[in-house]
Amino acid sequence: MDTKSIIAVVAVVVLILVVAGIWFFLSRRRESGLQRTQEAEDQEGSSSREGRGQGPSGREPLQGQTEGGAGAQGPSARSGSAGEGAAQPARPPQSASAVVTPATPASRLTRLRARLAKSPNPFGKALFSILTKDHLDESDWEDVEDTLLMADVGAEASGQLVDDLRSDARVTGEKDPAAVKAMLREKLIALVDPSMDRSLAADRQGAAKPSVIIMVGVNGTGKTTTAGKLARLFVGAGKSVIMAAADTFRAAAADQLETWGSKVGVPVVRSDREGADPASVAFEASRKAQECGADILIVDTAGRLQNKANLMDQLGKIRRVVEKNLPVDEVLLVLDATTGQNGMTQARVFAEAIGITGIVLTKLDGSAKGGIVISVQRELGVPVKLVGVGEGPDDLSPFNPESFVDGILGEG
Ligand SMILES: Nc1nc2c(ncn2[C@@H]2O[C@H](COP(=O)(O)OP(=O)(O)OP(=O)(O)O)[C@@H](O)[C@H]2O)c(=O)[nH]1
Repeated sequence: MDTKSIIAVVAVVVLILVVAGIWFFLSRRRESGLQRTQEAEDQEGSSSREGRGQGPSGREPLQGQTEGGAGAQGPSARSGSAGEGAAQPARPPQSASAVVTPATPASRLTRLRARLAKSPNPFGKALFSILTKDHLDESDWEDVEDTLLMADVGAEASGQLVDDLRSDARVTGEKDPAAVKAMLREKLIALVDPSMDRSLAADRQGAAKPSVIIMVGVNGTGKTTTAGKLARLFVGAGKSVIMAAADTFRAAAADQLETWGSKVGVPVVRSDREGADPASVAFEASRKAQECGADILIVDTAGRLQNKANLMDQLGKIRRVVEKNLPVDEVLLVLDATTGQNGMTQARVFAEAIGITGIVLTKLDGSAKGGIVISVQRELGVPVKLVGVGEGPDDLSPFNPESFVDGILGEG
């Protein structure tokens, strides 16, 4: 090959290399651009989901969200594993700026009425439509009683209300729907019993500090969710709160509580060991709460135990060890309103096991069985203090008989 041919071949090879180099460079740039766009979209998606107020939902951990708030005043030290109990103190919330201001009690009551009015077939509405008929015959009265029983008002209270209605001239005489509604409202409020003290011990004047609340109830009723929502209520009222993950039966339960803690800006004492002694976590938390002068300690417990004796032992032990440091002034039984009479059986077991001072009725948003408020209070002699009306952080409302009855009569 002569020199000219060699130069031509070399030139072609160099040209090919240059073109390939440019092509490679451009394609890398396009790829990294696409990746950045995807990341930006992901980030935007997750912050807009948060912006729409989707709270921690059940078992979905919301890792990596911005967190923090009032609880940052509380304990933040993290000690090592504590021997048998292996309680891992308080993972502190991260930043104080991201916790959204919680809804006020008044707006929670408005939400309660609206949610109840929108729930499927509130029994108050059904009663009203029967009672405003022109002539009520025996089958209508049977319908009234069936409506009450299906709403879990309970046999005794249903019988009493039917007798009452049958002797009320506003129902049996000339009918004015407004008068019938007013009468129904009045009788339902009386059944719900407005005279019961529904305040939380922690909110009363001269409350112990730290004030201890133990959450009990069967698994899945909403204990952990309610603990988080309740912490948020207290934080909104300017109180410092600590939570204890004494549900060590399921490792994810502690993660779930920690997620709530981050969301509402409250530190959580937990153990990283599944099956650790829950009483030891509760003890460690009560010591921490005392040490740092927190206003309130909320202890979340397990509801899934092999048998009743086991449950009694565990709850009794949690209570006893906490009481070595602090008096327990509130035990809240969390009941799922959609479980009806099963819920009542559970309620009796827990009342016997640990003694309860109040009831939190959850999932009232998805239930036509609001009558359980009446039957559970009669059965246990303790008031419904709070109700859950959704999965969001502000979907917990103080229980108010008037708002409840207005909700089930459809006045949202
Ligand atoms: N619709 C509705 N859902 C709720 C309410 N309260 C709790 N939930 C949901 O109920 C499910 C169970 O709640 P958890 O808080 O995990 O129940 P738990 O009693 O702690 O359950 P364990 O940890 O298994 O003992 C979750 O998906 C919650 O979001 C409520 O008031 N309304």
